[in-house]
Amino acid sequence: METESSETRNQARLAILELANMISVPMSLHAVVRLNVADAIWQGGTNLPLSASEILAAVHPSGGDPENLQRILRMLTSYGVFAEHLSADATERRYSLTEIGKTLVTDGEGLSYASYVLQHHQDALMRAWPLVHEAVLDPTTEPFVKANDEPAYSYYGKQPEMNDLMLKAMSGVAVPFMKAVLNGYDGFQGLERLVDVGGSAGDCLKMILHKYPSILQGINFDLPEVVAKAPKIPGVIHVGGDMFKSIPSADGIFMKWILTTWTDDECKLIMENCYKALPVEGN
Ligand SMILES: C[S@@+](CC[C@H](N)C(=O)[O-])C[C@H]1O[C@@H](n2cnc3c(N)ncnc32)[C@H](O)[C@@H]1O
Repeated sequence: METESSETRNQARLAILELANMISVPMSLHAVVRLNVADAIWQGGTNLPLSASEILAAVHPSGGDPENLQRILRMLTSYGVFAEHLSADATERRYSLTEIGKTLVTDGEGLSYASYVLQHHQDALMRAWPLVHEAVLDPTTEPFVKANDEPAYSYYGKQPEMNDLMLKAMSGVAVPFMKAVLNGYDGFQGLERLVDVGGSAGDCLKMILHKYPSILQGINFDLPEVVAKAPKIPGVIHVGGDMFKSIPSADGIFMKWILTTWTDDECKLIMENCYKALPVEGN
């Protein structure tokens, strides 16, 4: 039996304190995204270590509190987002971006992982998180609905700002992800008509068609309010609809980051609609 003062118990107490305060990590990340710190440090690729005062002067020339910014930067340094550079006399701290921090830098197409961070901390979701325990006690209404009176996607659809943020968040993470998929997967060969179910802005199809010009038509299928905002992409048509009702027919179906959101029964319904959309024997 372990004693109260054993090292294991002490480590456990420290661990539970860290878990209890874990919200400070994503909220600090949210803060640096709101302040656009990554672009200020990156400065077109220099990534020169800057002090909190220098970063503040770049992101908010009218002033602010560099000490508070430094606290946030130090917190995120301990989670690998920034690298801290201490002056020789240990009086000044400067910060550059690590590989993790660089994911927040806006690229030539205006994309980064920053929108994903913001999307995950939007007010509507933040209202739902404290209700997660109720999903156990009363699973008939999900926490998001309890907090916001309607399901997430219909809520986003009615809020143009949230809809735009969702599109941008998905584009920011989908493009680098798809590059890796396309480097290692060749299952799109031989297809002529490919539908992307829940394809958001159509980035994935755009990249697939670029690598496989033999695909004659890409169908970007998503909710009507989402495809209404999707940009024109050569070879791709945007189709609005509901995957729980039907999915446009094609000889290949692609789905990324869709099934993770739904219950097993809902996933079954989506998969049944996929099956009906394919030219398989018996259809
Ligand atoms: C997590 S995002 C994934 C976006 C994209 N596949 C990607 O990986 O970047 C989920 C997508 O599913 C779409 N979606 C949600 N409900 C849908 C429905 N009932 N029918 C069609 N699309 C839906 C959302 O609008 C959103 O674009």
